[in-house]
Amino acid sequence: MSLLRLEQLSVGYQRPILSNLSLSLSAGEILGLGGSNGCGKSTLLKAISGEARIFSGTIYKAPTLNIRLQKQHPIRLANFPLSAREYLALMSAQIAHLPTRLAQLLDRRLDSLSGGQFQLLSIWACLATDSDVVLLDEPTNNLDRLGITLLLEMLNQRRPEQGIALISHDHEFVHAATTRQVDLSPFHQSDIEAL
Ligand SMILES: Nc1ncnc2c1ncn2[C@@H]1O[C@H](COP(=O)(O)OP(=O)(O)OP(=O)(O)O)[C@@H](O)[C@H]1O
Repeated sequence: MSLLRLEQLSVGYQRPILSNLSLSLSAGEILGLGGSNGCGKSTLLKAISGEARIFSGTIYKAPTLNIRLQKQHPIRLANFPLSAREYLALMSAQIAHLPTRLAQLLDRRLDSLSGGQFQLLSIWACLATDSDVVLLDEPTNNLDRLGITLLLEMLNQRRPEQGIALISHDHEFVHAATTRQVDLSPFHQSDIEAL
């Protein structure tokens, strides 16, 4: 079942960054979005989640579709007395099957976690919800090998109705994590800006 269908989509900011892109995301799949630096991978995720501009084309999705976006650099409030447990509750994420490595952190303050610990926790906060679509921008940021193994386990625990699209420059991870890959470089609007 297709959760999202993009048809002839052109997206960007003041001007289009990606043009004439058509693709779909189905339940159960993990789609890897690749392409050169600056070609518009993050912009596409932002457009799907409503943060970048759609110039033309259509995003077909159910009106009730629940989309979660994990940004490339998720914001974490410093000096704010919020525990990991409270953060997951605020994000409506369940803690029933939380991996042990994360369960140990539940009563720690969010601002005392390492970058990798916070990265895994915030990805869990996207996945372990009633979200239909999860968009992950560079989910391996800050993760060591053990962290990447845990991330792969978390992705494999996804609900069968969920569809995931992710961006990563870690080819080994992309190969292990995704069920399909799409190169966005050919849809970049200007060859001058892509590196
Ligand atoms: N908020 C913004 N306003 C205007 N232009 C932006 C904005 N954010 C990004 N851009 C530009 O859009 C282009 C695509 O950026 P984007 O972050 O989508 O690329 P990317 O493919 O994800 O790159 P990378 O692989 O380096 O993370 C770049 O030229 C970038 O400078």
